[in-house]
Amino acid sequence: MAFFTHLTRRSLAQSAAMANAIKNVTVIGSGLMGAGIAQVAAQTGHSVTMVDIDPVAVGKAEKRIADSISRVAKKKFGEGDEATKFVSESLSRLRTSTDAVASVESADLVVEAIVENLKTKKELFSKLDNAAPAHTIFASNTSSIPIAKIAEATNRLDRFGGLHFFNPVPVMKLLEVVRIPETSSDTYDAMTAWGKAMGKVTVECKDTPGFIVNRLLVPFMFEAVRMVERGEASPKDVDTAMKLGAGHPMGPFELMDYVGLDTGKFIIDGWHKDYPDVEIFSPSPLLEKLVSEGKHGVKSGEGFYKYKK
Ligand SMILES: CCCCCCCC(=O)CC(=O)SCCNC(=O)CCNC(=O)[C@H](O)C(C)(C)COP(=O)(O)OP(=O)(O)OC[C@H]1O[C@@H](n2cnc3c(N)ncnc32)[C@H](O)[C@@H]1OP(=O)(O)O
Ligand SMILES: NC(=O)C1=CN([C@@H]2O[C@H](COP(=O)(O)OP(=O)(O)OC[C@H]3O[C@@H](n4cnc5c(N)ncnc54)[C@H](O)[C@@H]3O)[C@@H](O)[C@H]2O)C=CC1
Repeated sequence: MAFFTHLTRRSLAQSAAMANAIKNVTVIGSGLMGAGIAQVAAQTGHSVTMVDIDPVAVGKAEKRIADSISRVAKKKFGEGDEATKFVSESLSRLRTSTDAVASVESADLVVEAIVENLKTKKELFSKLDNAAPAHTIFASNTSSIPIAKIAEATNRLDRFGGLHFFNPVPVMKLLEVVRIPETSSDTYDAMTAWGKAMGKVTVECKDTPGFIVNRLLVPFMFEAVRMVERGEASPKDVDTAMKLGAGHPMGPFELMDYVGLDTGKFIIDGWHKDYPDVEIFSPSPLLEKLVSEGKHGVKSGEGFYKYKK
């Protein structure tokens, strides 16, 4: 018992030390996910640089963060000085940039949240590997691409892993921490401790397709799409049924619109390429049509449903 207590104390102390070790965080990609990750990191006392190749995306992200952080502050502190202080202090920890390479020079952790494309992610990490300090941990927020395939672009496999957040990041409590065989224990522990410092509940995942949540969620979403394609139900009725009959906060079509149909298509195209015999991953004419028309869901104003811009 004394031995166990000693071990627990030691591992708690180690976790705290590791969480403290990650102070400077660079988030690459300022879309739906990157903005949320950067926001929560700034809210929890980290010094954050949020990067995007597209300056327009950075501007939109700043606006989304300002709106979201106000909601968080109101929920935590109500109206008044404390809420104002929380918002201004959080925002003062957040910088933006369009230069990824320059932004990792003093990073302890880089979290990549750019478009769901293996080649683009590898090109990015290859450049960052030469620019970041030796101690910097690299992590990808990919929904569906094997972490090992992305990590191949670097010479720091022991300091590479997956940190898979959920949308909307300021609200969703889960963080999947993904290790590849080469991820060192120190790296894994530091990623987990950082996740907890971000206020998240962490689960340990192997580098298997879709980790835990998406392995179950993506087939569910695509079965809903097939159901509509077969003419068995309308998107609205499927959504109503899953909300009222299964207690889901959003139906699958609302959730796909929320996540982004372009991202959904990237995921399913990648899995179809890797698993051509799995029928549920074959291309969906309905999704193809919507994406080709620029209907990417809430973020573009229309997907399965229409949204006010
Ligand atoms: C095609 C294949 C694609 C596969 C894709 C895989 C993608 C991935 O890799 C993994 C993913 O992220 S999957 C998506 C996971 N997310 C979900 O399942 C969200 C489901 N929806 C919800 O939980 C609520 O509708 C939700 C929380 C969103 C909104 O809740 P409500 O409907 O009740 O709306 P509100 O009343 O506005 O909000 C409820 C509370 O949350 C606060 N809030 C909402 N959005 C916020 C935001 N962006 N920032 C800060 N706070 C926010 C809001 O203030 C409110 O708080 P209370 O006042 O305490 O209720
Ligand atoms: N949308 C969602 O619900 C979730 C998405 N993810 C994953 O997170 C990642 C990002 O997804 P979203 O934020 O939804 O995408 P998004 O489309 O909203 O944003 C992606 C951003 O990356 C930027 N970008 C593209 N290439 C870049 C590069 N080389 N350097 C810097 N910035 C670059 C784009 O300009 C864009 O602003 C993807 O890997 C996705 O699978 C993970 C969890 C949930």
